[in-house]
Amino acid sequence: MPAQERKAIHFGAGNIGRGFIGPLLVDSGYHVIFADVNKDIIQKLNEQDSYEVLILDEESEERANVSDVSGVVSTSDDIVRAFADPAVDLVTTAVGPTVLEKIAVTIAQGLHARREADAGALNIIACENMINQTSTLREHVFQNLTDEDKAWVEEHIGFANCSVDRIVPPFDPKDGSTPLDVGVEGFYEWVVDEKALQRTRPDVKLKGIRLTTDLQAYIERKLFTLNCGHAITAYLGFLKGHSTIDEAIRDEEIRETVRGALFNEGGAALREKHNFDEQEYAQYVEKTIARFANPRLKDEIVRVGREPLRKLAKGDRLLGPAYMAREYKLPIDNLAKGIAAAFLYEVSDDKQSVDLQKKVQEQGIEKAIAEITGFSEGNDEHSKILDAYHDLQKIDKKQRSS
Ligand SMILES: NC(=O)c1ccc[n+]([C@@H]2O[C@H](COP(=O)([O-])OP(=O)(O)OC[C@H]3O[C@@H](n4cnc5c(N)ncnc54)[C@H](O)[C@@H]3O)[C@@H](O)[C@H]2O)c1
Ligand SMILES: O=P(O)(O)OC[C@@H](O)[C@@H](O)[C@H](O)[C@H](O)CO
Repeated sequence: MPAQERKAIHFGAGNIGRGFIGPLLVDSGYHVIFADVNKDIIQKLNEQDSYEVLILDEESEERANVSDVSGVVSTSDDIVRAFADPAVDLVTTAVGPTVLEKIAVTIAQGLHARREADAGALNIIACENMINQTSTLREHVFQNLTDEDKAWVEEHIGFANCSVDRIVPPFDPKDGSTPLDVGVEGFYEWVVDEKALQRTRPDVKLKGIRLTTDLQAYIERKLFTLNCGHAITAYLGFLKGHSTIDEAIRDEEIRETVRGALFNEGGAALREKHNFDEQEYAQYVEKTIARFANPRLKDEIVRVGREPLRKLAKGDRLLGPAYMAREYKLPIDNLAKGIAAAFLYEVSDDKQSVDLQKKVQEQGIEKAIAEITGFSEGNDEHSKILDAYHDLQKIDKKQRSS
């Protein structure tokens, strides 16, 4: 490794880490240190010189070799030492929103070590599917810092929110592949809040990154369109017995529900709020649906539907657009169907699905909808979701008995 090389620490050597953020950082001249709890992945990252990223677009045989990476176990002292290295000037994460609280403890220890070593400023960007994910991480980090560390971190560390978009499904290694190889779609978009970076290192110029002063528009467009449509496809697809997203989106009924939710409901609200051009937004929706239909991704419904309680949180991909649509007095019928389908998502090895089903059983569906969505029993939005739930229950029963 050249002595002057810039280094980045990336938490989470999973799909998006190895398939998106890691390769972009390497392309931009960074040596990437992956930090993960999974010791096998870390061992392989240190044993192998490189791994491959395969572009899974129709008619694409493209593949990229990713080298100049290494790994540390995120629970070992190595990660704290890495933070104290002045060559490290960027920390990114892709571990899942629910894990941010855990890695915040390690990041706080790392920042303390960095302050003691006088190793200078750095930026932190959490690349999780969530609005204000890096601000959330910052709050958790601050809960683990002393007052002196807090003052130093305020001055030296930039915490920038972002929007991150590339579909990276779990990869099924074929002959000749290694467990580190990963398959991704060609499309990607990474948009970062420029204002939050300026305080520390203005030189975050990465290939493939877009800096913006209007992140809210990008993140809401992405989460309330792509992730909203993805979730509805997964939950309705699950009920109709599909196992992959491309299969589910080819089902006309599901596709039209998704298109209606995205274009006429949440999307119409987004256009009102952010002044998006109607034609450009329509193209964005169609491109999104075409991305779901990519048969080479074979993205599993259980990956996209994972953690339904997180996806049903207020401000997330389902209720976020529903509330926004109501604010602009727009319909929510298709969104209500997607939300209702989430309440029927029953996957035994998904803890949040099990907890959700338990809540529905214990409280009854009426109360569960009211508590989770915040729409009171008897009001219009609540009734729409409840009616859709009862309609979908019939499909579900039919599908199960067939
Ligand atoms: N896969 C996608 O299409 C995609 C696209 C955009 C954004 N995202 C977001 O990226 C994040 C990661 O998603 P993914 O699909 O890569 O998941 P993944 O499960 O493939 O990867 C997560 C990685 O985090 C590691 N991890 C878990 N707990 C950890 C801890 N305490 N410390 C360090 N590492 C830990 C896991 O071992 C795993 O390697 C999520 O927030 C997701 O919403 C995913
Ligand atoms: O990662 P989640 O669980 O928040 O959402 C599942 C998918 O919708 C998501 O991972 C998409 O593939 C991704 O957001 C595409 O950019």
